[in-house]
This record gives sequence, structure tokens and C-alpha cells, in this order.
Amino acid sequence: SHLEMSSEVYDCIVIGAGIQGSCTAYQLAKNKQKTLLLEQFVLPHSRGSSHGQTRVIRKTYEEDFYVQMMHESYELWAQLEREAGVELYRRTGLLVMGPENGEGFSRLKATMQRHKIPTVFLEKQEFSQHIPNVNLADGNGALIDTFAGVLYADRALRAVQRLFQSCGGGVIKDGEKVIDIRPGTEVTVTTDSGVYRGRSLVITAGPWANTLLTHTGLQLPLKVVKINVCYWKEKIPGTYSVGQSFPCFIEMEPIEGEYDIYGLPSNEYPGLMKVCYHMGSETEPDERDKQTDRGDIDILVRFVTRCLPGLVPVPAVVESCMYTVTPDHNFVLDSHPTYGNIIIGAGFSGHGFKFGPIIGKLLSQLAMGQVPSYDLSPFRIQRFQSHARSSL
Ligand SMILES: Cc1cc2nc3c(=O)[nH]c(=O)nc-3n(C[C@H](O)[C@H](O)[C@H](O)COP(=O)(O)OP(=O)(O)OC[C@H]3O[C@@H](n4cnc5c(N)ncnc54)[C@H](O)[C@@H]3O)c2cc1C
Ligand SMILES: O=C(O)[C@@H]1CCCC=N1
Repeated sequence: SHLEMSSEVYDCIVIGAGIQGSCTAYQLAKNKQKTLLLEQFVLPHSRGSSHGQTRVIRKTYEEDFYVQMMHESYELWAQLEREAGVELYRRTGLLVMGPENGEGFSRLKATMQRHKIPTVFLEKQEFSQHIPNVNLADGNGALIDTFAGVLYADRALRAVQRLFQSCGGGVIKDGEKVIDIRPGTEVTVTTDSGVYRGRSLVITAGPWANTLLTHTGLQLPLKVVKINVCYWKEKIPGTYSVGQSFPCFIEMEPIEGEYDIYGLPSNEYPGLMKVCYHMGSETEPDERDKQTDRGDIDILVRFVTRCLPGLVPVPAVVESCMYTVTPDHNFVLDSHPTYGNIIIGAGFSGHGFKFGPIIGKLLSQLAMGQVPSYDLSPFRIQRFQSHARSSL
């Protein structure tokens, strides 16, 4: 080809500068690995899954393995705050509402108790006194994870990328789309403007994971969906605000739809609260803006009307984001089944941001050939068995 091959051989090349790739690259550079982070769009951008001002951080999970990883993730976020000298986390608490005797809510409660996560269990009678302006559905229980809160997402992403570049050996090339990958003891990666070699490769390409994996003969059962990120106007400004100590919330198994509904207190846009449906309609990542289905918004309108009477039940702002969803909603953190020096971080299924620093650590351990510090069996590619098609 007419493209020039760089003479440099990197210890690792990371494809995709979303939160997972950026955290991985930072961990690698901290471990003295010469690392190249490639990003197809000019940074910062809003066409993947890591943009927007806010994300929920919580330990509230049904599965022990997520709770265990979140213990360390909170510590690593605090470390990043210190290293970057910026505030990335704001404690607000997280209110979880769900069918009192349902399987999911009961499992969640049990996990919180087992791990001794500081939790307040709210009785029906005291609910409105603690959480005014929210209607608890009949038969629903409620609990509060008191250390949960909001991560300042855009700010966090920029901070991690800045820290990565300030390490010796950390290079970002943005506006460079990877168009080919040639596996080998040295992996050759071709972009639309250069050719690079790395002793290992990490693919953290978000919704484009399968597009890139095609070059390695692997396809994963990933579904890419468009999320309409809806903001709703407070009838009385401040009603649901961080300033009024309003928490983030999750409504499990809402009456209105099959998937959870979640919200964050008004903060980034004054007077507007973010409330979203935890699923969307399928899309090709490059065709996101052509997906105009509003089924999720219809569900949210009904939910807001029933549950959040202090909001105008019509979204005031709608932004777009994408989830890359696996069949069991658990992540993919594994090495490639054929090429051990190609590491894959994918399928974060709409809940991966809070894990960014710990995922970065785990993927960097895999890329350096170390034993990962958590049991990664829930995240193995092999669990898909009949789904994972090797086209080799
Ligand atoms: C609306 C919404 C709300 C969410 N809420 C929460 C929440 O409250 N809490 C939480 O923990 N998580 C949440 N998530 C999930 C979380 O944001 C994602 O799991 C996470 O951002 C995924 O990061 P990523 O790095 O895997 O993907 P991305 O951010 O998409 O990064 C992948 C990058 O790879 C680049 N790339 C792809 N192909 C190429 C190529 N060929 N060459 C070069 N670069 C390439 C892309 O351009 C992109 O920048 C939410 C997600 C959305 C969309
Ligand atoms: O990951 C999170 O906490 C958010 C809120 C619940 C559903 C998905 N994302």
C-alpha cells in the first residue's frame, strides 16, 4: 500500500478511545508499556458510548462479581481524581425501586446485605417523607445505596486521556480509523493514514467491536442499540436537583416496559432531569441518526406521568448514545480464542462506565500476559458457545 509503516514497535496498540480503551491505555503506560491509542474520530466526540456529562456509579448489583469489582473501582476513581486534580464523582445516593417480592429486587437486597453495602431500606409509610415528589408503585419496595452517585463522564474521559499522554510512552492518534488488522507475534494495524506494529493489541471499539473483529475471523453476539437520552423539565426548578439532595434512581421491572428505567438528578442542564429507558432499538453504529424509533420515549412518557409528577411529561432535550449488548448483559473481557496477544473488551451492555478504571486494569493485565486480578469467567467469550461464530 502507499501508507508508510512506522518504524516504532509499540508494546501495545489500543483501538478505541472511549472510556475502556482510554483507561486501558493509561494503565499500560503507567506500567511502562509503550502504548499507542488509536481513535477514528477527532477527540472529543459524541458518536460512541462514552460521551455526555453524567453516568451513575453504584455498588447496587445482584451479582457478587460486579460488587467486588466496584469496591476497587471506587478506589481507582478516587485515585484518578487525585492524579488529575479534578472532581469526577459526586455522591448523591441511588434509590432502587422494584417489586418487593420479585426475584430481581430480592436478590439485589440479599447481595447488598451480604456485602454489607451501606443501604437504607425504606418502608412504604416513610417513603414519601424521605423521597418527596416520587410515586412508589403498589407492591414495590425501595432501598437507597448511600455511596452511589454521579460520575462526570466527559470530564473523566478527558482526564484519563490527559494522564495517559503525560506518561512517557503514551501516544494518542485521533481522526485515524483502523481499516485492517493482521494478527501475528507482532500485530500490524493499518489506519486510513498509517501502519503500526504492536506486540499486543487491545480492541475496545464499543459499538464497532464486530466490525474490527471481522479482520480476526471472530464475531461476537453483540446487539447495538440506540438510546434516546431524555431530559425532562422540572415544573418547579430544583425539585429533583443534586442541590436538593435528590438521588439517582432505578425502577426495576417498571409497569410501562420490559427493561429498567433510570434517572439522574438535575445537574448538567439546570432545571432538567435525565430519565432514560435501559434499552433501545437496534442500529448500525454508523447509521445511528437514521434510527428514529421512539418506542422508548413513549414508555418514558407513561412512567414520568405516573411516577415523577413534578416533571413535564414531554422530553425537553433528546440526545443520542449507543449500548452494545451481550445476550446475558455481562461484559466481554478476554483474549482472542485464536490469537493470544489480541485482547477484547466489548459488550458493556449500557452499564460499563463505572467500571472503567478496573476494566482498564484487567485488560492491561491480559495485554501484558499477567494473570488478571479477578476471576474473569463471567466475561469469557466461550460462554456464548453456539453464538460465537469463528469464520476462520
Ligand atoms: C445513554 C447511556 C447511559 C449510560 N449510563 C451508564 C451509567 O449510568 N453508568 C454506567 O456505568 N454506564 C453507563 N452507560 C454505559 C457506558 O457509558 C458504556 O458501557 C461505556 O461508555 C462503553 O465504553 P467503550 O469504551 O466500550 O465504548 P465507546 O465509548 O463507544 O468507545 C469505543 C471507541 O472506539 C472507537 N472506534 C471504533 N472503531 C474504530 C476504528 N475502526 N478505528 C479507530 N477507532 C475506532 C470509537 O470511535 C469509540 O470512540 C451508559 C451508556 C449510554 C449510551
Ligand atoms: O449502569 C447504571 O447504573 C445505569 C443505570 C441503570 C441502568 C443502566 N445504566
